[in-house]
Amino acid sequence: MQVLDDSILMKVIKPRPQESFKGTFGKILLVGGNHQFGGAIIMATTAAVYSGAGLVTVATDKINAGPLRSRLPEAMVIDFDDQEAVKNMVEKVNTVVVGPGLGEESESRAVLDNVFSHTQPDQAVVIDGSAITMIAKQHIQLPKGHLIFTPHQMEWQRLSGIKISDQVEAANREKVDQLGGIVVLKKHHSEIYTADNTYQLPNGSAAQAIGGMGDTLAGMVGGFTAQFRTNLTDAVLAATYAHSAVADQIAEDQYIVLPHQISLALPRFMKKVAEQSHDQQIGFIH
Ligand SMILES: NC(=O)C1=CN([C@@H]2O[C@H](COP(=O)(O)OP(=O)(O)OC[C@H]3O[C@@H](n4cnc5c(N)ncnc54)[C@H](O)[C@@H]3O)[C@@H](O)[C@H]2O)[C@@H](O)CC1
Ligand SMILES: Nc1ncnc2c1ncn2[C@@H]1O[C@H](COP(=O)(O)OP(=O)(O)O)[C@@H](O)[C@H]1O
Ligand SMILES: [Mg+2]
Repeated sequence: MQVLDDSILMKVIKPRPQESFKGTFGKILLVGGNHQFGGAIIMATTAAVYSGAGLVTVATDKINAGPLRSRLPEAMVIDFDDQEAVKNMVEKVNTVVVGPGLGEESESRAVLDNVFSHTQPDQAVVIDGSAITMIAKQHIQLPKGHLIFTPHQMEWQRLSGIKISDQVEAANREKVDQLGGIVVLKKHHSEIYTADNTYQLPNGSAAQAIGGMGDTLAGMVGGFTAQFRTNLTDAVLAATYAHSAVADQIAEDQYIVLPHQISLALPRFMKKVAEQSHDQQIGFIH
């Protein structure tokens, strides 16, 4: 298992080209947030917007539309029960994130089925939270696309059949290879299983153990994959590393880190990384 370090950030986060517009930085659709878990999709969407995705759309329960628009006017909102609107948007974007706060009701299942039947082979599809649980419990076929699963240990137990106490690298690897795609197994020092390697986070802390922290990660993975499209695996690794690196900075003087604080800190964090990456490129040594 290879321990990640901050070189993954500089590899991925570069100064933005000036000859550009919002479309240059990717389109993303996030799907989730039922009547009970609106906060989850708001946090995921906040992370996608603040990590720099060019155009961000959310498909969610009608009840979340007002709160979402008033907290995050940058995001466009559609009703997740409007099958035609969701289909059209799924087909248009670089990345789909599905699952944060989606729930496991029949309505949630119908939304998931609609999304899964319209993803495209060249898209990144981030599968989180309730979407993972529904796939596991309701035996749903996986969609087309470059799949990125972001389970916590219990979601991974449901999906892989491996008990939390038995989730060692060799057992996990076998299941990841069967599944296809990237698996970010979230825990203290999360593990990232890619096609050819396994990585571990050296950073992150218990200050992050708070509801919404994983929803925020899903939004960041979405934002990074939509925007940094040269190498999908590196984009996932950089998002996961950055999520905990930002949390560690905030935790220097806070007992806990609120998920949305990570999102708010991202633009400054990414600016610093991009400057270092530029200095390194032109051979400037600090
Ligand atoms: N504000 C909101 O709207 C929130 C909504 N959420 C959404 O709620 C839905 C259900 O997700 P939950 O994860 O809460 O519920 P789950 O039932 O999927 O998982 C929680 C269960 O897993 C166990 N568990 C074991 N190891 C764990 C680990 N390493 N991390 C987390 N749990 C572990 C817990 O003890 C608990 O029994 C998801 O769609 C999620 O996105 C949550 O993100 C919490 C915040
Ligand atoms: N003790 C811990 N140390 C490091 N990271 C943690 C710790 N507890 C939780 N996290 C991180 O917080 C996130 C929790 O994800 P998840 O359980 O899906 O949250 P939610 O669904 O509530 O948003 C993961 O990224 C996980 O690695
Ligand atoms: Mg979660």
